[in-house]
Amino acid sequence: MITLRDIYKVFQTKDGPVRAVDGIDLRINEGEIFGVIGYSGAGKSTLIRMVNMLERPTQGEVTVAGRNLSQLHEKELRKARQEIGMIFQHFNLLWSRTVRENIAFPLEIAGVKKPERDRRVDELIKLVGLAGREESYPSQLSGGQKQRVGIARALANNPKVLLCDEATSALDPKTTDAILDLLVDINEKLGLTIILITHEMHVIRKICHQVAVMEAGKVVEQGPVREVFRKPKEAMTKEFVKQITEPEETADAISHMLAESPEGKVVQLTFVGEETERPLISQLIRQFDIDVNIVQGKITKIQAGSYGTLFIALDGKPEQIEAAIAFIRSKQVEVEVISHVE
Ligand SMILES: Nc1ncnc2c1ncn2[C@@H]1O[C@H](COP(=O)(O)OP(=O)(O)OP(=O)(O)O)[C@@H](O)[C@H]1O
Repeated sequence: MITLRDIYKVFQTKDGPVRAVDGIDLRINEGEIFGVIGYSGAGKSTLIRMVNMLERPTQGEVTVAGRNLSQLHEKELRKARQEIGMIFQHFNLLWSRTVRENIAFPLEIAGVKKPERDRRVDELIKLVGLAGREESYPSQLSGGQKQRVGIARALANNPKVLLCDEATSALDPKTTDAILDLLVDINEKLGLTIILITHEMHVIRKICHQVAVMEAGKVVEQGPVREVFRKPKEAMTKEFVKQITEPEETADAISHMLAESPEGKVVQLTFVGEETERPLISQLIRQFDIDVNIVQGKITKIQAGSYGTLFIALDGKPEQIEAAIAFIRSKQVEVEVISHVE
């Protein structure tokens, strides 16, 4: 559906060239929710803005629905962009227009006649859950409602792709969840392909099928969310996964355990899907002559099922501990022995 091939973007600044995107290849399948995560300055905005050519790549090709956008002239590009909707962190609404008029705006530009425009706007208002607020102005809406207007406006011309540029970063956690639910809903109802950029792993966890991790203009790791959560390879990815698995108190509790029992071991177990439902710990205690202390545990929902992490401290004879760890590994659970806390 979308391919980015060998994409570079170099900005010339008075301090010299800035390589915002430094050689990226990505393939995004139709109907997928594809997340790009990275810290500020990683190049995420620049990357997503190249998908609709708001930013032209210095080098490389962008293909959307079989059309190579890098070769199009302004006029053809304007037409191609109707297939790609976009929403923004700060909504970018027209403040002097009502909700209805904001949503109708892209339809006016596309030359859609008034009766058809009205019908379409009614449909969109229903889809995003804004019934009753049609005549309000953006200043009279909450952040979540403003983003609903942004989403309705982005969908007005029936795009195949929706780009979300930090679309929930200005919202509180509850409103963020409601907007993410809406994105999943339209992804499923309309078969829309969604690319989103974010610095919050929670957003990736909740709705994405695939994730790419960006650092200094490059994609350092990518794959299905489930796999990346199960086995993050790069340090940057591990840091992001930690955002949702490990509250700060865990580090203290682990340090304490390590200090208390130098012979024992603290291990982090990672479960995905059905594995989260098996009674692993009770089997462990029954089969091995060890003590098991639970330090911290959490099960969360991801797009593709459940994902759980559990920190446990094992105490006993070294050979019993080793055997217990081998037993856990044989159950398809990821095991990491923690020897120090960062
Ligand atoms: N128009 C521009 N001119 C010069 N440099 C730019 C321009 N746009 C972005 N950059 C630089 O490119 C790099 C990547 O920026 P970008 O905004 O894509 O990152 P980001 O991951 O989206 O971060 P943020 O979330 O803070 O926007 C940064 O070093 C930034 O300063």
